[in-house]
Amino acid sequence: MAASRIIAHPPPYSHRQSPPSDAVHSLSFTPHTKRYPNLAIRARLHGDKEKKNDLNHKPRSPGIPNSLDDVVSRDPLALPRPLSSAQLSGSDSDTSRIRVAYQGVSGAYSESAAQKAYPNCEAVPCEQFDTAFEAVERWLVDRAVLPIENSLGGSIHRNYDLLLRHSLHIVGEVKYAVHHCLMANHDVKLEDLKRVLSHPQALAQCENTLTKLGLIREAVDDTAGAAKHIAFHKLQDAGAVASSAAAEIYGLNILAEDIQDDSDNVTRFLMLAREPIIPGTDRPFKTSIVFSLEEGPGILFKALAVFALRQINLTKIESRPLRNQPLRSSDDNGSSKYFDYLFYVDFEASMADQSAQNALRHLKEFATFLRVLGSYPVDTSMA
Ligand SMILES: O=C(O)C(=O)C[C@]1(C(=O)O)C=C[C@@H](O)C=C1
Repeated sequence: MAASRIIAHPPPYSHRQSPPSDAVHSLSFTPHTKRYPNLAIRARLHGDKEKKNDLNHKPRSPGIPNSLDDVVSRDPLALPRPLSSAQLSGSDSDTSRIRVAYQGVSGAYSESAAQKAYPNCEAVPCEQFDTAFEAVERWLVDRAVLPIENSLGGSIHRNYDLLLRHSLHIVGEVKYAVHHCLMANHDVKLEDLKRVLSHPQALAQCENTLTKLGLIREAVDDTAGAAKHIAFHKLQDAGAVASSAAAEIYGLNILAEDIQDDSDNVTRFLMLAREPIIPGTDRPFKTSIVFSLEEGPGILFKALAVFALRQINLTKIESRPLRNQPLRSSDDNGSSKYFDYLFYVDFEASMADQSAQNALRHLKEFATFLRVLGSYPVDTSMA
């Protein structure tokens, strides 16, 4: 029988709740207009009085100014800069507002999703998805809100891989309706455009419109970053696919609205934390797991049957290559090759339900690896 390895939820409120003494648990944004004349606000890790002044200023959210005048003559650099891996150090002690990491720059859909998930939070921009994971793990922020799938573009594979590589827990989900705009600098017309910049997911979601317009697609890290780039470099032949909020922040003109292939374009984001939440039964819950299986006929069928037998509905299944086990030969003469896979499954039950516990106990009997990524309330806001 296959060896079974289970990584269960650590108990809620474990010793890990207190930050280690050398840990950093916040990140803030401080005006530095004197030292950096071009950078009115600059992301920086610190623990001093400047922070208080900054908070008293009460911006709408970091990077989103109170008024357009605050955008320092629409200088796109006058906004918080995303946290990079190299900046993951420093110290600060203010925990008055929940800090939520997202990938991208101000005006990204992920920032809006973070605000929807945690109203009044301090949304903290991060350059990459990995940085957001690391920022939570290293107590720089309290949570991360990251996209996992889109109704038109499909899964965001990178985040599936990172969920396994990191030890964070899924504590919630939030669905966000994405309305894409095509935008450019003010003197640029639709017929002047030769290329369009955006996040690959956003470009994929607008495939039909962009094909009709005959525009060359250029992939960048996030939608708002594309808008910022176009504004900063005053590009005359390029547009960006981004949110109307990004157009406003970076002073761009909207040439076309709602350009996604389907008006119902929803991205599902995961809310991630260092500790799991206690699963409940008082409202609809969902559980996300990842497992791997031995090779063999009908083995995936058998794995999925543990849920079907107990009337547990699956809402998502995703397979990803098991990277540390490269391509190998399936038989002695090496005539055929196969890959090992990880299976990510979301099912509609709480880990507090006996049937969910039984299903996982059953799966554990033959899975070579099983980890519960989180058991969390279903976002029914867009059901
Ligand atoms: O680029 C952004 O604005 C993001 O928030 C990222 C992202 C994604 O990764 O899917 C989020 C929502 C949209 O589906 C398009 C892009």
